[in-house]
Amino acid sequence: MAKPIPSPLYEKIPQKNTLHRASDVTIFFLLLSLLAYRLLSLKNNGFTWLLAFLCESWFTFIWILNLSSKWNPVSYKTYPERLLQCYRVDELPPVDMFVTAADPMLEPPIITVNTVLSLLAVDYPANKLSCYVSDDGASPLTFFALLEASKFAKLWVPFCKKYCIQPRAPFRYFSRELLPSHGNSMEFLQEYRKIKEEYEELRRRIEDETLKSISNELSTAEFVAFSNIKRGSHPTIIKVILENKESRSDGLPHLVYVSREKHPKHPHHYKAGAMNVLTRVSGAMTNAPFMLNVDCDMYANNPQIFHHSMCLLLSSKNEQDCGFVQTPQSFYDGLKDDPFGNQFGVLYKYVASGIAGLQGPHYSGTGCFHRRKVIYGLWPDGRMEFKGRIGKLTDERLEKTFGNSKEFTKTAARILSGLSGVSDCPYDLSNRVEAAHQIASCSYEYGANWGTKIGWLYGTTTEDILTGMRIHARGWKSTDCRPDPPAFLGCAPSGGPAALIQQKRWATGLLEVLFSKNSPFIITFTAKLQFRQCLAYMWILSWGLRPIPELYYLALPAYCIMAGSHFLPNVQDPAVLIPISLFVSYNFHTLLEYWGAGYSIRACWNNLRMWRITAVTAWLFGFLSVILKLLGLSETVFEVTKKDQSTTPGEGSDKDAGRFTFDGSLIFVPATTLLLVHLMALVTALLGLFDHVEIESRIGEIICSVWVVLCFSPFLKGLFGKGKYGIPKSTICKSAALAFLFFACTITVRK
Ligand SMILES: O=c1ccn([C@@H]2O[C@H](COP(=O)(O)OP(=O)(O)O[C@H]3O[C@H](CO)[C@@H](O)[C@H](O)[C@H]3O)[C@@H](O)[C@H]2O)c(=O)[nH]1
Ligand SMILES: [Mn+2]
Repeated sequence: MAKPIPSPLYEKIPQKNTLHRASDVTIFFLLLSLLAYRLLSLKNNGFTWLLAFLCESWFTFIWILNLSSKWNPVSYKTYPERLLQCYRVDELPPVDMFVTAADPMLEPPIITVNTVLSLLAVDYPANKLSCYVSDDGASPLTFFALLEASKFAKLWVPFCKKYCIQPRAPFRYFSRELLPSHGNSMEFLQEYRKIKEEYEELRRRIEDETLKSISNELSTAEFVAFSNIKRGSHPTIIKVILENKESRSDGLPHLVYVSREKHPKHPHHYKAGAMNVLTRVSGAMTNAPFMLNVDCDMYANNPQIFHHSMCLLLSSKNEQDCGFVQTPQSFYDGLKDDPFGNQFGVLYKYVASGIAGLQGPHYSGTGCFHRRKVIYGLWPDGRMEFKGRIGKLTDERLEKTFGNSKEFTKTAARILSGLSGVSDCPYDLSNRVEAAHQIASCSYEYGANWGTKIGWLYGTTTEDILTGMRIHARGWKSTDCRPDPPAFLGCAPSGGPAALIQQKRWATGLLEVLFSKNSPFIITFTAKLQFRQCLAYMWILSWGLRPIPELYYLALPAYCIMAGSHFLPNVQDPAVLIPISLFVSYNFHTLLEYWGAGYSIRACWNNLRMWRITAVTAWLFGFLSVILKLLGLSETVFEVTKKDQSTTPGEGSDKDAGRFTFDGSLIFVPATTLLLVHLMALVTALLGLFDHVEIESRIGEIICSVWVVLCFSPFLKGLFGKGKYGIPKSTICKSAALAFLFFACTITVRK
């Protein structure tokens, strides 16, 4: 038994934020004043006034969500050194680790290999860990890479532990200058050089010789399963790559490769489907009570992360306070000044810390420790998501819920009744492969509750948000864990197309949740989602709706200039001070936030600008794809984000790395059109075409229009850029046609 806990394993520390609250509230009141002013003067003004009022009402609504989410920030401090005073090493609970990979072209196997190696080498007893890699690409390349990596792991893991090195993803470790630590003893240096060479050899084998060696190896016994298969149609492949047969704590964790069965007639539900298969396969094989899941590019950067999260999972007096532990998504090799606005440092510092003070952080799909029983649908009070309570689960009920594998339902029953592990320990993993095959088949879930009530939930491309929200809806809380150094680091998409495709998928998935029966407002009434947590979910789900008001509002200044109308008070009217102070204080507030999070002014500007660009490109397309889905015209798909392979030092510092890139996708059309419309408006204003009023009377609109052009400056550069840095001619033609149409319509209105 664990010893009594002498001092707490973690502390929850409220953070002071008086200044931020004051500035948030000031902006809120300015927004209200603006709305009041618009309402009072609605009669004397036309349609543009009403449109501005509607958009600003929406922005105020978003501000309320933002305000509520950020109001009570907390942080958690964990004390891993105390954990080992309370638990003997052999008392620490087992953890099953999941890595998902889908496409060896977009996700180079060397990246997955590094993630796996970093997990195998964490500071935690190896006999308590099992690593399961799901390969939705059914690629012999990925399997080959893992096989090679397992050989290298036999050198790498002992080396990491002997010299306490970090980070434990070799590509990161070897890309650093060798620090003069460990006294740089001869012994260390010799080992260092040898292992570095071995890693280089591994990388070469995986990157260069892959195709050649694979085709030779396909005939060997290990690879037979991969010959003549198609990616979207193949039987299950499960291979135990490493097995810690003697259950040695200083050995290597189990490593299992899983490629679930695919058939064109069976929906596979993308990542959520893969996670459910991993959950079942690991249930049948090792059945750890805790599960960690990471994306294939998210390596464990802090080898102590398991200790940190156990401080939270094991010590909560009340388990309900910690249904899962989420670490922030952070990224390696972040480009200088965050040109694509996707490092999210500021969101984590303010919004996520605030949500941590409510019911707890959203589940963000990676870097998260789950309790297996929570994933199996347990409520904190012992009820189940399906009819029944634990203790009264009949075999028939279990089969209806978890599917008809006796081996699996037995292990699920153990987990639900608080026992852990598989019953007949020590066990032989290879013996369990047969049962695992059955539960990884594509027809296994028919008639069971996977994806609807238990496991990772289906019906959205942001399965993380939906799954986490259903957990909160059962009354569980979640905890935020931010050790130093950061727990996991991944790779943020760079370039225009990859960054926007990711955002499009998010917007799509978030709207799918918003428009489903799991909409947060519904489950606040029908289940235990707390009201302010519901607002925090609305804050993120609203991303998908934002393009509509944003697009109108961004187009308004240009429309007003061309149509000779107004959406801002006249400069002589004292009320003009309201929008001016709003504009100034909002930008100043944002600047303070970025500055407080350690970002530069340039990064702040890049983010402000990228939010506008994302809204009218990616989010707009996300919105459209959900409309098409609701009309029954098309299905939404999970498009995998391309991961850059900067596995050799220095690649990230390319001077063009931060430049916006384009391709022929339609996603670039709306933003290009918007830019052209503004350029036209500014030209008409400057030349005084069709206009007999002085320029001063619409100076507000002109300034706004210039601001929009500045926000879309990557597109302005793109008009003249070459190659991938230029907007393709066809996109420019389509946009120009739309811009002229807009122009023609405005002119007609004017007449
Ligand atoms: O059919 C699929 C598609 C994707 N994946 C995996 O899902 C993960 C996330 O995919 P990625 O393309 O990297 O998407 P991101 O936008 O970077 O992912 C973020 O957003 C997703 C939801 O949209 C979450 O699932 C992720 O955890 C979160 O990091 C990767 O490991 C993929 O290999 C699969 O296993 N099967
Ligand atoms: Mn990713």
